[in-house]
Amino acid sequence: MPPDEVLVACQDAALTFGEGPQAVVAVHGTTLEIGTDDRLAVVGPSGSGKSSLLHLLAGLEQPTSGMVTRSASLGPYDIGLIFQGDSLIPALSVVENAALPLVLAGRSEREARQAALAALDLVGAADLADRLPEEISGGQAQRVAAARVLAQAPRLILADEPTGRLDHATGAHVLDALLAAADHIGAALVVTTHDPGVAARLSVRRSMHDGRLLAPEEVS
Ligand SMILES: Nc1ncnc2c1ncn2[C@@H]1O[C@H](COP(=O)(O)OP(=O)(O)OP(=O)(O)O)[C@@H](O)[C@H]1O
Repeated sequence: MPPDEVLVACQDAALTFGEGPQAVVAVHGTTLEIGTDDRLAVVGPSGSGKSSLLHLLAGLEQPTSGMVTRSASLGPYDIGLIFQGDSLIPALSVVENAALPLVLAGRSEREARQAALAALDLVGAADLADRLPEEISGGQAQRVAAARVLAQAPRLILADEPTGRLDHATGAHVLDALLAAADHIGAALVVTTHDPGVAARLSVRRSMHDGRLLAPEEVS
């Protein structure tokens, strides 16, 4: 695999919700490539279109105009999504939560558990493996949500406000864990955030305002 393969490309991709006078342009025509080594922060205020852009990249939404293309080499489990306020299943332990997508994908429970434990270790949450979600903090829950995605060893991680509900120090720890884990498994990482301090930890930062993704140098 070439080191600089483009995993997802947007060509003038736009996303509009609704029609006529009620229409909301969540994303104006956006051209963007995400390569295998990319570490991109999309930073902007609430309602600026960050989640919508992430949904386009993930294929959860189809562009209303323009195109979003994904590399043919990307398999069904190669995109890992961490949603806003990602919630864990209360009745399952931390390790069972982290292993669940692999079990659902047909891996043996033993194999899934091993991968989940390795992923929890990557985000510094291995010691929480046997706790229930109600027995861990919000920051720890975000780490577990990250581990659940990392256990799949995706090639592209799309994280929507992974630090949104956390205080600054906890958010920084979660993000550091995510960056280290992305390095470890060799995944590209796109993070949306409203916090410029969080964005500053990623190598490329692009601002989003009113559905428009600004060029990297336009970050203030
Ligand atoms: N399913 C939907 N139907 C209609 N409008 C929507 C829908 N999803 C988003 N929007 C609108 O699109 C715009 C962009 O929303 P989006 O959620 O992408 O912003 P955001 O930057 O991620 O905000 P936040 O940080 O609050 O999550 C907003 O005006 C929002 O109200």
